[in-house]
Amino acid sequence: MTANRAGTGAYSESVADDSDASVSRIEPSDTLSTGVEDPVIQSRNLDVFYGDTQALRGIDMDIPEKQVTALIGPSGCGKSTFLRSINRMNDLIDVCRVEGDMRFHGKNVYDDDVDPVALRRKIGMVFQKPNPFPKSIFDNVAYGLRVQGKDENVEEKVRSALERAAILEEVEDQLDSSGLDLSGGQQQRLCIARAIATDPEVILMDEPASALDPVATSKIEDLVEDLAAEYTVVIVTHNMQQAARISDKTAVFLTGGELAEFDTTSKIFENPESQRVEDYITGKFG
Ligand SMILES: Nc1ncnc2c1ncn2[C@@H]1O[C@H](COP(=O)(O)OP(=O)(O)OP(=O)(O)O)[C@@H](O)[C@H]1O
Repeated sequence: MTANRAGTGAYSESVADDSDASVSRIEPSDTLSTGVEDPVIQSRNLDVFYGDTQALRGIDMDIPEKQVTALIGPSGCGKSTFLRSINRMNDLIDVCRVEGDMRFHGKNVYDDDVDPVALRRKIGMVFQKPNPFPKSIFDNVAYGLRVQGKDENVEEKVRSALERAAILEEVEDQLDSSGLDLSGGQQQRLCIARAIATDPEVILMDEPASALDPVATSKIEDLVEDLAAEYTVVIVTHNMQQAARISDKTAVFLTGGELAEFDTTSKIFENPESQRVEDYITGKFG
């Protein structure tokens, strides 16, 4: 099945509608023995190709609800590819092809009846480089609400999102100023506010702090930990200390696009099963 076909229909309507109880739930028997009891996202035998090059090989992973899952590994091992497969951002890359399952609440997001736009409302994304719209701070956050027709009590929703993204206090008096006038760290928290304003269930973050200074990075790290009280967070990071500080589960990908190990973060960093993971964690390669 290809990842780049245009999505049609609802994602599926059943999954996009919070109130619908008909969404197929994950059967306990279909969970992996990784201690994840209530997975929101499950990949099964997931292969991803760019043209003839295979970027991910047979990835099986269960991502737990309302925890932080970190994806780590050397450059080019497929971390971002995996992240983008979760909400079908890879569809935007013509040469990309996905095989296997990526399930959200038990439903394969690559099924024909899944609408990627609706999927991305449930599974939002924050990128490496802060990318606010050239609009006011207020409009950056209100934009998604208006597009989705959620325009009742917009002011309250915008303030609430800014507060949950730990930036309200800093921008309260300048909501009409351009989002582009903020510092890099503030812009990234604004982008996080924009991502959470429309109430996704899952937030994907692709190295959200790698372009920031240490103080701004520390604020983002605190925020990521706080967000996990309400959202399922999956974060790609190059920074192993960051993964160790903020995540509950860690997936270690290794060169060639394999998932070498997936476990609680303490187990991965203190007592990994495989020698290759230990070598990577201790800086012997990568
Ligand atoms: N748009 C693309 N077209 C072709 N190949 C790609 C594309 N994006 C990624 N790849 C290839 O897929 C493999 C995995 O890339 P990916 O960006 O997922 O790795 P990564 O672990 O996130 O790397 P990094 O840590 O350097 O960001 C690499 O070999 C990369 O060159």
